[in-house]
Amino acid sequence: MTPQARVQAAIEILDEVIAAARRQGAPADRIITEWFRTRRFAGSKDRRAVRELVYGAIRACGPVPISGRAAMLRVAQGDAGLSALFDGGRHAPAPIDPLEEVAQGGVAPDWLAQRLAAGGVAGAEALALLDRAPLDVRVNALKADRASLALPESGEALLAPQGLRFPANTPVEGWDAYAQGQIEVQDGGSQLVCGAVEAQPGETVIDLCAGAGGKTLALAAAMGNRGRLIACDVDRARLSRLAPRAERAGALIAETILMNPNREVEALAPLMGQADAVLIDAPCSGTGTCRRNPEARWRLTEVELGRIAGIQSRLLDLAVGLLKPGGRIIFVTCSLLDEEGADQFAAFLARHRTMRPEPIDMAAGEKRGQGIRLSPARDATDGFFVARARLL
Ligand SMILES: C[S@@+](CC[C@H](N)C(=O)[O-])C[C@H]1O[C@@H](n2cnc3c(N)ncnc32)[C@H](O)[C@@H]1O
Repeated sequence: MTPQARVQAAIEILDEVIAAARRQGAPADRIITEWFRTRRFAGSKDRRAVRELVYGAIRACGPVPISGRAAMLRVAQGDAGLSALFDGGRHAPAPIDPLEEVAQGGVAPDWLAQRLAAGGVAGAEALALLDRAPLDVRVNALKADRASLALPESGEALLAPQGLRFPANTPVEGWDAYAQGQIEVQDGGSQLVCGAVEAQPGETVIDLCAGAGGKTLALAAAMGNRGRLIACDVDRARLSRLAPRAERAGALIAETILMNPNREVEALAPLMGQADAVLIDAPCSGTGTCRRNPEARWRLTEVELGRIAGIQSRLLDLAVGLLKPGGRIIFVTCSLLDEEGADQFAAFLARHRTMRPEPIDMAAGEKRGQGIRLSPARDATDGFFVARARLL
């Protein structure tokens, strides 16, 4: 593909990404993969270049752009080399009309940028949400140790005890250590919040929103494969991805429970009053993981945010019933919004006078309300809120 054709391809893909963001359709990653599946003429260099162009444009536009072309023009405004490719040639985008609309820049749609700013995420903190994330792995303590594991490349040791950082796109999933379950891909911040569970061998730990089990596997390692570890979710497809991962990681104690949304209590009934710890890695806006899914900020609406916050408070209330006396709840969101963090947790504590907040000993982050917030700018991790409370 010529450089011009790559820009035109990125514009077409962006049109699809924008349409999908408006109707809660497929994520950008899947749209890009699908686009190339039907265009076999594109080589790996083309794919990489087009991908860079698409993500560059997504990052550059705060609100949802009117079109892929308007989004690409936003990037071209500050890049003479890119604007020169709009030359109207074969497979190239049409020449730029000085009067045509250019998409608005910024960190997020205006309403969301304002909410973030109200929670102290502005300026450099907000811009860091749009950086490219590095690639972090967790050495699986069930099979290896960071200090002695030999890998094809030496990573940077993270604050998380088994964490290593590599440049984005390092092909770790092709490494023997990955195939053997000695390493897992997991953001350093995610590793730190797993540490806040302080899961111990022999305990009963419930991972209430386990998804594909990223945190479940870290908990199994912390528990040394001793005790009960129950991974729950309402999403069958995600939860079904846990079993093969657990097998590779040697996480023998992981059990799964698939729940019906709004009827979680039925599936969890046998576990009521049994748990030493319940991790709620709740569904959230994902504002803390914009580095990885920058178009997620185009999808979020105030109505959707309210709906998700409602699920979070329902899951917090539900988790109290699962605890044995002295048991703990660890509430986590990958969000930097207070309504999904400090304010959500404060409201929970106000509803449940039997739950006592307790400090978390964490190597990074900043106190926010009764919890800790990790941020891409300050901590070089994904953004997270984490808080812990114990049943009296
Ligand atoms: C942030 S993700 C979890 C990520 C996962 N813990 C990990 O570390 O990879 C939130 C999860 O909450 C799940 N979820 C949504 N509604 C839920 C509900 N009512 N009960 C339990 N899980 C729910 C979603 O399916 C999603 O997998």
